[in-house]
Amino acid sequence: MKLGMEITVKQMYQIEENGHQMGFPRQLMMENAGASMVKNLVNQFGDLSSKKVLVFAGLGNNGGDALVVARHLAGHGSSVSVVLLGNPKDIKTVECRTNWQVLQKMKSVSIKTLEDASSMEPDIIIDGILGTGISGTIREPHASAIDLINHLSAYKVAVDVPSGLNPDTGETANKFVKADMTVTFHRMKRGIPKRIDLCGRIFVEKIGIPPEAEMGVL
Ligand SMILES: NC(=O)C1=CN([C@@H]2O[C@H](COP(=O)(O)OP(=O)(O)OC[C@H]3O[C@@H](n4cnc5c(N)ncnc54)[C@H](O)[C@@H]3O)[C@@H](O)[C@H]2O)[C@@H](O)CC1
Ligand SMILES: [K+]
Repeated sequence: MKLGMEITVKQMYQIEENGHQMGFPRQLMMENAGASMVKNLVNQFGDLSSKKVLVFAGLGNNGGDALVVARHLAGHGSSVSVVLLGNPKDIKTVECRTNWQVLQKMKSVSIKTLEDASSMEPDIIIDGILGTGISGTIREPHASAIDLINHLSAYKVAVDVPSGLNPDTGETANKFVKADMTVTFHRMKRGIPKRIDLCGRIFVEKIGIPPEAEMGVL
């Protein structure tokens, strides 16, 4: 067990796949990721029941994590709004879709358009737009969502990595989120410590992946 080692995105996907093959499903990795983020928010803010939270979710598993956070925050009594950055039918993964379907049944979480969000005044923003699956120039509506996050004054929390930051190199795309806190999962990705100016307070959270999933990878 190589403690404290920083890993690459490629290694993360290999570890994730090994864990999944061992029978620890991605869905549970996602649930643990979202729950660990909320634990850090409770540590940061104490009582979350008076907080207005605006969640931005992409259509991949970074977005899926953010949808888990939305559900948990509703349980804490926060006033939660979710902006999905695309049409639900275009959601890319079963893990993200599963969490979207649960939110559809929850009156305690309100679904907003990017338009609605531009006139909101949240206390906390969750950036679940892009994670390790980022590639190339940021397309719409993700680019406008990143601009809006940077424009709004709230406490900004990045899921796994600030959207627009390359987790391997620390390079930024044409648009990138400047976060106050970043909660990254399983292990530190190499590019994150290079940009603490964009990540803010960084927390690395284990999400239950068996250490044996790293064999042959690290
Ligand atoms: N690897 C792991 O073990 C785990 C990963 N999890 C989460 O999964 C994330 C990775 O999920 P994915 O692989 O689905 O990838 P992402 O969710 O990071 O991104 C993929 C989505 O972003 C879009 N996208 C990519 N580049 C874009 C661009 N330039 N402009 C606009 N859209 C763009 C893709 O079309 C796709 O919809 C991680 O960052 C983490 O948050 C967690 O669920 C926990 C487990
Ligand atoms: K993110």
